[in-house]
Order: sequence, then structure tokens, then C-alpha cells
Amino acid sequence: MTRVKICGITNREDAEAAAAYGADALGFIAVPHSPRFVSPERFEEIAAQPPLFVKRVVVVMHPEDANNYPADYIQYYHETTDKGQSRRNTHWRIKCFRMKDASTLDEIQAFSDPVSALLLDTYHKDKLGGAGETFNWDLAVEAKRLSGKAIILAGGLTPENVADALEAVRPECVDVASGVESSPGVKDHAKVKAFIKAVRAWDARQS
Ligand SMILES: O=C(O)c1ccccc1NCC(=O)[C@H](O)[C@H](O)COP(=O)(O)O
Repeated sequence: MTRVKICGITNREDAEAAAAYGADALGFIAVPHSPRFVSPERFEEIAAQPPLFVKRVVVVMHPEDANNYPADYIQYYHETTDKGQSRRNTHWRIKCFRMKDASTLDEIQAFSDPVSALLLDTYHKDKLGGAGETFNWDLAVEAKRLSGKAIILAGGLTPENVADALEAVRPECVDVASGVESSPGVKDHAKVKAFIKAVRAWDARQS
């Protein structure tokens, strides 16, 4: 079964709706300046008691930025240079790669840190994430083959294109932020439902 991560959750109503429609994970942005940013206090309000069996992923630049967010996983972009400090952080880890071209595949091949999954997102010159743009999925196929790791496919996914993405890449998990929003940080519950329904329908066609 393909897992679904709904990212950029900023309020309890959206978290509950996503969980009710069958999301496996909820993403919370702890990167300042994102329109989807949530403070540690806000994270506590929304996610201290998550819906049963739904994992919480906090999105950070460096692993230690997650120290005040009691999440299950961290999704991080850069390892800190202070490995001692980073090791004190006990979250399970998802390493994010922003897919630009074949040079990103070299980075992925060289990456050997222990992580639960690689999240592959679109490279954007101004935005770290949540850009709403797809990338060349052939790169994701190659990244999956080279790394041998579980893949979370992100970047511009929508209820309309997610089945094509699954067919092309066959990732373990898909991630969406802007494709299920009415405005940045505000989820459109009908789109969340349609996205998860499209994933479950694709899964059902495989069996
Ligand atoms: O979503 C953000 O605002 C964001 C800002 C800074 C770093 C990461 C961010 N999002 C991380 C995600 O995992 C998004 O879900 C991913 O980039 C896909 O976004 P979208 O293309 O909008 O579906």
C-alpha cells in the first residue's frame, strides 16, 4: 500500500480531515519564512495528541532544529557540521533531496547516512519546498534504483496527476502540500479527499 503524507498542516481541522480521509503522515513546517510555518507551541496545540496511527513529520533545515518539536520523524535538508549535537536528536529521519538534474543523482549515490527514507522534491531556485512544481520523474526512478532506499515522491503532485506519478515511479509514499490547498497553509478538504482516493484507487488496480 502506498503511504500518503499531507504536508504543510497549520491547524487542527486540517489535521483531523486529512487523518479521517486516510493520510498516513502529516507534515509540519518548522522552516522560518514558509507560509506554512508552525512554531513549537502551535505544533503542540495541533499535534500533541495525533489521530491514532498517524505519524507526525517535522520539516527542518538541520536535524537539531527539530529539538523543540516532539514529532515522530524529521524531514531535513542539511546535516549539521556538529554531529555530536545532531546525534542528541532521536527522531527517525527522512533526508530531502531537491532534484535538479543528474548531479543530484551523484549526491544521492554518495549519501550513506542511516535514514528511513529519501524525500525527492523539485529543485526551485527561490523556494526550499512547497513550490507546487513537478520534476522529471525519470530522475526519481533512477534515484530509487541507485539508493535502494524507500522513496517519498513530492513536488507538484495533485489529485489529477498522482496516479501517473505512481505508475512512473512506484514510490513507497507520496507527499503533497500545495496541490491540496485553497491557499498556502489552508487545506481544501475536498482536494485532500480526492488525492487520497486517487492513491487508494491506483493501489487497488495493482492487486
Ligand atoms: O511547504 C513549504 O512551505 C516548505 C517550506 C520550506 C521547506 C519545505 C517545505 N515543504 C516541504 C514539503 O515536504 C512539501 O510537501 C513538498 O515540498 C511538496 O510541496 P508541493 O510541491 O507544494 O506539493
